[in-house]
Amino acid sequence: MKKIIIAIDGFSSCGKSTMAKDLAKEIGYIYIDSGAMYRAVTLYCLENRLFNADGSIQEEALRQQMGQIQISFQLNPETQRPMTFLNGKNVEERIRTMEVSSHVSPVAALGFVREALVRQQQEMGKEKGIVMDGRDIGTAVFPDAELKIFVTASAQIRAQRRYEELKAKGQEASFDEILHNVEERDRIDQNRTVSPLRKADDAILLDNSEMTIPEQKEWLKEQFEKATHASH
Ligand SMILES: Nc1ncnc2c1ncn2[C@@H]1O[C@H](COP(=O)(O)OP(=O)(O)OP(=O)(O)O)[C@@H](O)[C@H]1O
Ligand SMILES: Nc1ccn([C@@H]2O[C@H](COP(=O)(O)O)[C@@H](O)[C@H]2O)c(=O)n1
Repeated sequence: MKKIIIAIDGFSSCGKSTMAKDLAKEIGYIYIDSGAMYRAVTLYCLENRLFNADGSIQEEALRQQMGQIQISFQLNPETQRPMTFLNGKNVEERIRTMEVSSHVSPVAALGFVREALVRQQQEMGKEKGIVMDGRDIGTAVFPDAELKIFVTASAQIRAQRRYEELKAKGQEASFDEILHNVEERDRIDQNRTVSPLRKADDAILLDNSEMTIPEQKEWLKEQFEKATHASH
């Protein structure tokens, strides 16, 4: 069967990567978490002191160093989940911290950062057979994707899900801090000049506030089957 491109966009922490990963595994597609790439660049900035004391970014220094930032993915052989590597180091855990979450959206608003990462994402999808999740996949990275989904859920529900995830991992977390971070990232992502977060006109909207993980997985599989039938 001819392979397609599946673009899953939406608000932060709404379950995009959970559903994208599950579907990719089931249908034998590559899964790419584009947010992990923006997080890896942010971690690089934190580790290389490219944030000023007031939280602003040393843009010129980052622009010059972009060529030195190599991001790649490898499957964890035990979990079969993708792990993110930054310049050869496994940073999967570190890019998920609140410190990275609270610095990532301003980094992702920089045009030269987006240009570099979008180029790599398009290269990853050139053979199709890919599920990619993010904020601009259906609008900017793959505007011709055969299947586009836009996911949302209430901010309270999204923060609660993230809070429970961090608690289960044994990480210190405050519900209010997570809620603030989710809302703040949505605000910056929707209002930036370059590729702001928005639903593509031809994307299917999914509000999964009242859905379980198995229900949304089933729903996405149905959309995939419809899209693959339609493209033959
Ligand atoms: N329908 C659901 N019901 C309950 N919990 C869910 C549901 N979907 C996902 N989750 C949980 O919500 C949390 C956030 O999910 P996930 O990481 O997939 O979101 P995301 O949209 O990819 O987030 P981000 O934008 O930060 O990358 C995870 O702990 C996940 O297990
Ligand atoms: N295509 C994308 C993906 C992500 N971002 C930015 O990165 C942040 C982290 O992404 P998560 O999916 O891990 O939450 C996100 O808040 C965006 O600022 C992006 O701009 N474009």
